[in-house]
Amino acid sequence: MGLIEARGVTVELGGRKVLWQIDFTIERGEIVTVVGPNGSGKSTFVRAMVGAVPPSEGRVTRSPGLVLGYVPQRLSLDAAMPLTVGRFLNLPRHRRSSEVAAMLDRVGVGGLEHRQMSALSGGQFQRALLARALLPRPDLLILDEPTQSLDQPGTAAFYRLIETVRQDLGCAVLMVSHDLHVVMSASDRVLCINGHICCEGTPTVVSAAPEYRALFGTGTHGAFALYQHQHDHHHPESEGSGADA
Ligand SMILES: Nc1ncnc2c1ncn2[C@@H]1O[C@H](COP(=O)(O)OP(=O)(O)OP(=O)(O)O)[C@@H](O)[C@H]1O
Repeated sequence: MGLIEARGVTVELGGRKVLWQIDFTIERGEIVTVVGPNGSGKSTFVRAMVGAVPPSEGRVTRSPGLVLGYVPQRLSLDAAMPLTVGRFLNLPRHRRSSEVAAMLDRVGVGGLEHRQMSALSGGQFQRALLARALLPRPDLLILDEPTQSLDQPGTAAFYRLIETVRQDLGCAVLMVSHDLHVVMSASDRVLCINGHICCEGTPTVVSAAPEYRALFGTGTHGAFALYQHQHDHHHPESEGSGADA
């Protein structure tokens, strides 16, 4: 079976149906991205899949012993509270310093163990969160809009890193994102949600789907094609073409 399988899931919050008739499976090693307008139920979907909110109808099955890693949207730390990156990665469980150092290296912030969390740049901070989520060697890494504080090149670099991590560690990735153009190309499968699953498939299929275009329009200026992961440099928007044309 998949890591998570949902059949006919409906979720009600505050007496209102927020999600209905959700069928979903994520397999080992897959990168699945959830897109959708504000308030469309993306976070609720992820919370239902990991068991943080119960369905009012239907059923979610998780494979036994599933290990999850979670990267939050943001984490506010009191700047007055001293907390080094090394200590942060040792919460809630002590880790060997060699293990911490290797994980920081892997996510591109090697050698920052002694730096204060409050002194990190936005991109470094997100990588520290990612390193912490990866330490338990999750089967499934969950990211809820992980690049909100990053600029566009920083966002593209972060998603490329996610692909590398997936290759190296073999974990599946389920993420919520608003960064449509950037993230779609880093995904194996995209789920477009607006209370229910409007459409799903490969990024190319979804970006061409009428349901997706009705929600997001067609005015992506070809940016969708610009961030294919094999690109190692930033293109000006005007070069865009391909899937969005
Ligand atoms: N605890 C709650 N009680 C009642 N309604 C809730 C609760 N949590 C969320 N909702 C509502 O459920 C709907 C879906 O919320 P959700 O946070 O899942 O959307 P989202 O797509 O992640 O939104 P955004 O893109 O703005 O983060 C919204 O209308 C929200 O107001």
